[in-house]
Amino acid sequence: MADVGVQTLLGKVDGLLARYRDHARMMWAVAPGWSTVSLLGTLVGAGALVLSMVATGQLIGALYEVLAHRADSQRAWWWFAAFVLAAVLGQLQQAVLAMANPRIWSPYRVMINDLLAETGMHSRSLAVLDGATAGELENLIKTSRQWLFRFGMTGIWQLLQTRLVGLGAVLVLVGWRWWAPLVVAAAFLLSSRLFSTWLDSVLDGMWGSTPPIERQRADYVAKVMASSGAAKEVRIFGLVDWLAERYRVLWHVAAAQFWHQLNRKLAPTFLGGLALLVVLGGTLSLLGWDAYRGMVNSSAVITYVLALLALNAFGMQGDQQAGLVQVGRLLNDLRTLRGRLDLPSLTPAEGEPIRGTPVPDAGIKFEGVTFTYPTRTVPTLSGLTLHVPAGQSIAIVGVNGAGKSTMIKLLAGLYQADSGSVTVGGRDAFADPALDRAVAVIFQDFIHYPLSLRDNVGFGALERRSDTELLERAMTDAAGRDVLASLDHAWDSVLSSEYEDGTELSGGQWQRIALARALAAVGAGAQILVLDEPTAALDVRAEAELFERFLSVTKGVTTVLVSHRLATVRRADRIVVLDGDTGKVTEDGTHDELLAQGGAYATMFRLQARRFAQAGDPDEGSD
Ligand SMILES: Nc1ncnc2c1ncn2[C@@H]1O[C@H](COP(=O)(O)OP(=O)(O)OP(=O)(O)O)[C@@H](O)[C@H]1O
Repeated sequence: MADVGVQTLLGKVDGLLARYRDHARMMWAVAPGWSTVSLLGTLVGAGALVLSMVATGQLIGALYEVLAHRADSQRAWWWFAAFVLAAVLGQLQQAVLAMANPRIWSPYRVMINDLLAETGMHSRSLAVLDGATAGELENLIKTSRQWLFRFGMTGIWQLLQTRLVGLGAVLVLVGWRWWAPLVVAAAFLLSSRLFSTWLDSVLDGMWGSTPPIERQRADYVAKVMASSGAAKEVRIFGLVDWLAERYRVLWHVAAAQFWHQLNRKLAPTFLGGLALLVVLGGTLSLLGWDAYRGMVNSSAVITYVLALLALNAFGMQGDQQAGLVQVGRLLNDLRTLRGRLDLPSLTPAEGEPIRGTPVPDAGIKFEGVTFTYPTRTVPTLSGLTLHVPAGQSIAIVGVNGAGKSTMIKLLAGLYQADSGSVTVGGRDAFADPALDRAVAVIFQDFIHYPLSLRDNVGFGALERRSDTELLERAMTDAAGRDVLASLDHAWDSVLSSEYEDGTELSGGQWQRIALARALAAVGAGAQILVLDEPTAALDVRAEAELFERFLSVTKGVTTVLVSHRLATVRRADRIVVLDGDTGKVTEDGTHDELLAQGGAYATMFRLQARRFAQAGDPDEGSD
């Protein structure tokens, strides 16, 4: 039994120390020099404070002796010099820490950011981000941006100094009664421990890995209320009051749970505080009694009182402690998450980035592919087989949810098929990193980066972002020259109205930029171009023209187009129809062949053509 108790205690101590260990390792990894300077400064600072404690008592005692004409002033001068020295050293140490702190927390934050990015992106499969992991990661990112975390990164020095001063105070008090500092320190420690346990549950409740669902929903509602993206709908549908009320309700439910939990755990903290008061009061009374009986002189009484109060160093340390707890929690959660994902605990994984190499034949083969999203039970694709020879342009059509985008994600190596194979030029599309950058895809929900036009287009060819000629060609081929011409700062224009001097673009203009991004990738060597409905915001004629142009500028490139606009896809060399239930190819041929077959494609095409004809667009109505 005793063994089990000792084991549990050791386990707890180890857990507690692990927090500091991780944190210390991290500091030394990112800023070894400044961490050493801070440590030395902290040791000097702690020594200075202990010296100042002793010097204060001795100086007052010596002055008292001088005034009572019982001694000359020499001793008082010595203690005065010691007091001044301690004050100067203390100031110096503050200056050193002020200089070192930003030089530690700044690279520390960068390192945390690297680790978080790697945790989310290390896997070739996006499946990692489909389940609960995405939420955990988002939580960690949020925590790492908080003030408390930033404060905790360097708060350790202040805390260490305080604790060292406490140790100094223990040594000073041993000269009076050896057990007294131990009892008082233990009382402070106990109350501190109870406080940090309570604090842990506060932080867990507020920012833990699984905050109450109402809290998550309240956060989401708050975000919708304040985001410029949602402002249009919120305004038009008059959602403001409803959202505000929803937030109030959700927040109250979440807060009620939270406070209930906190109040329950608050009692031990109060009891700990009470015990501390009794112990400290008793010890001070004993010191008074000893002084009254003449067992300690006046200098010693003052020094001991200061030392007893300095034992507070073992007690709760408010923000510093909270900050450190927060840092420890984040590192611990990050370590656990990375462990689960088979990543090295708190150091970025080694490994050279693998550069994609061109494939001799960029033909695509889906061979009996079955795929189920990790969060679903029913397969989205089951038994899909499709061969696309290099250089062919193919269009994929099918009802909503048939699995067109899923197919593209498999082709781009973002997910791994459950069975069957997806290959590009005979290489595994998921497993072969040499294929990276061989496939350029623009999805329907492509990103509007709130960055410069150069970045927005250049992200298609990262290493050649400064190659203006390449980017201009891509812009021209994407019919985006007028967008470029309309921007005040040309390639340096920031494409977001949320920035001063930034510009917001229309949906159609954004789509041209996304297309230019894909074309920049092709210009830089991508051999397969996939457009997953990125042109839906263009009018039918513009989309058809653009696709036509695409086919001519991407000659020799294997091109895959996903679109619901059949007037556009008819220009492709070949069209395949995916079945809505299984994601299998049900029709395959040229536009004319499929029309002649009279199947689902022919029906859809005639339906759309009739609608266009009714709308007075004879061009689109003709087949
Ligand atoms: N990340 C995901 N996790 C779980 N299910 C998903 C995910 N992405 C898509 N699905 C589901 O997979 C099915 C196929 O989706 P997919 O986006 O591939 O269809 P699509 O043919 O491109 O549809 P649309 O024409 O509407 O764009 C849908 O039922 C969709 O809900």
